[in-house]
Order: sequence, then structure tokens, then C-alpha cells
Amino acid sequence: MRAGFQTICRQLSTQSAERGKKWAGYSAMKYLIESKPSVIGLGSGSTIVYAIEYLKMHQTEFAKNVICIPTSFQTRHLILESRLNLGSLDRYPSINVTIDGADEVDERLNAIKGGGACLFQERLVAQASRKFIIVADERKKSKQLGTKWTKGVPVEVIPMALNTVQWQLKRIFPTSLIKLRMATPTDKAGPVVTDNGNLILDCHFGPISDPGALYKEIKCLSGVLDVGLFCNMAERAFFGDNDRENAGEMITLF
Ligand SMILES: O=C[C@H](O)[C@H](O)[C@H](O)COP(=O)(O)O
Repeated sequence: MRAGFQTICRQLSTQSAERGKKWAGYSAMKYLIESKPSVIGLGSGSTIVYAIEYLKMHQTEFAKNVICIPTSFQTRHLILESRLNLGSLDRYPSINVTIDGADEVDERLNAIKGGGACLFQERLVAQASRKFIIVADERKKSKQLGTKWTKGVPVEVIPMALNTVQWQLKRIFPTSLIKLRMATPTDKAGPVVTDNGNLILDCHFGPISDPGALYKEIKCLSGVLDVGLFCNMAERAFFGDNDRENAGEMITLF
């Protein structure tokens, strides 16, 4: 009986989160289209699906012509499936604007990313972009990173460096839990493998007082490909309201 009640609560919370994600994805894409960019970056995850859906639904001249740069296998597939123009960083090293999801976002629009193991390509595309926009449902808004997203900061590590990087991290952060991310056993045995053939260490630091400094400290370890802390990159964010249909908030930094 109790388990049934919990299942219903979980379903309701998922449904309301989808409402928030949809508003964020649709609104950000609508906003992006207004500036008529020629090359756009598309992030990964479940919220970005709504942004791509909006573009697909509006089969305008813009949708026919805009070049879309993916940040993952997932997004590449979505772009092709939606019959949009797939581009690459090789051909388009400069991007007008990128929309991407996030796992937690603070008031300065610093974000934890990589909950879906897609951080490295996301950063490549974000750093090639003149504007970077975050889309998320309101649960992701936070006063301090590390307080809402409790699964840890994702760190992408090259497989041959796994043990030594894990050891280094434990030495630098002795009180933090550092865990190799494992796949769901029904989907794959063993660890999660990223689109780049690497592994993910989820690092539980608790509340993060200086995300920029933490990013630099971890990123400089050899064997670390990327760290899921995106600081001073986003200039705008769309947070969808989970309780009300077609509602949300846009935050602009500069
Ligand atoms: O690795 C995944 C990406 O960083 C996603 O953008 C992030 O996890 C947010 O995903 P979602 O929109 O599914 O919450």
C-alpha cells in the first residue's frame, strides 16, 4: 500500500518536472529563433529534447536552414531524426548560440552538468559559442552548487588513468566520496562509458563555495578530460514552472 503511494508521488513529480522542462525548452528555442542565428549548438539530456521538438514543430525557413551542432550521440541522433541540418565543430568552429540543460544552477548561472555523462562535448560546443543559454525545470535552481544535485560533480576520466586520478582526488579531498559511475545492470554490466570512451567519477563535495576554483583544481590533473562545473559561461537561463502550465522564469546576467 505504502509502496503504491510512493510510486504515485514519484509519477506526479516526474509529470510536473516534464511540464517545467517543456516550458524551458520551448521558450529558449523561441527566444533563440528571434535572433536568427545561422549556427546553433544543441546540448544533451531530457530538457533539450523539448527545444529540438519546438524547432521541428515550426518547419519554417529558419528550421530548414539553421546548422545544428550536437554535443552527444543522443543529440546527433535527434537532429537527424528531426531532419534538421547536422553540422560539426570541424566545419563550424564558431557558433552563434547554444542551448543546453543542467543538473543544478546557481544564482550566477554557474552549473553542474554531466548527470547524463555528456559534459566534455557540451563544453567544447559551449566554449565555441558566443552565447550560452541554460534550460531547466525549477528544481534545478540553487543558492549554492552541491546542495540540490546530490549525485556528485561528474569528472570524465580517461580509462588508463582511472585509479591514479581516483587516488589523487581522494588525497586532495579526503572527506569526499569519489565513486565510479556504474551502468544500470539491466542495460549494461560494468561502468558507464561516455560518448568519448571514457569513465565518470562522481565526486561528492557537499556544498561548493568556489566552483571556479574547484573546477581548475580538478581539471589540471592529468587523466581528467573534463569536470562537470560550467562557470561563467551562461548569460541566460530559462527555468520552467513545474506546477503551472506554460509558465516559468527567464534570468539574464548580462
Ligand atoms: O550529461 C548530461 C548533460 O549535462 C545534461 O544537460 C544535464 O544532465 C541535464 O539533463 P536533463 O535536461 O535531462 O536534466
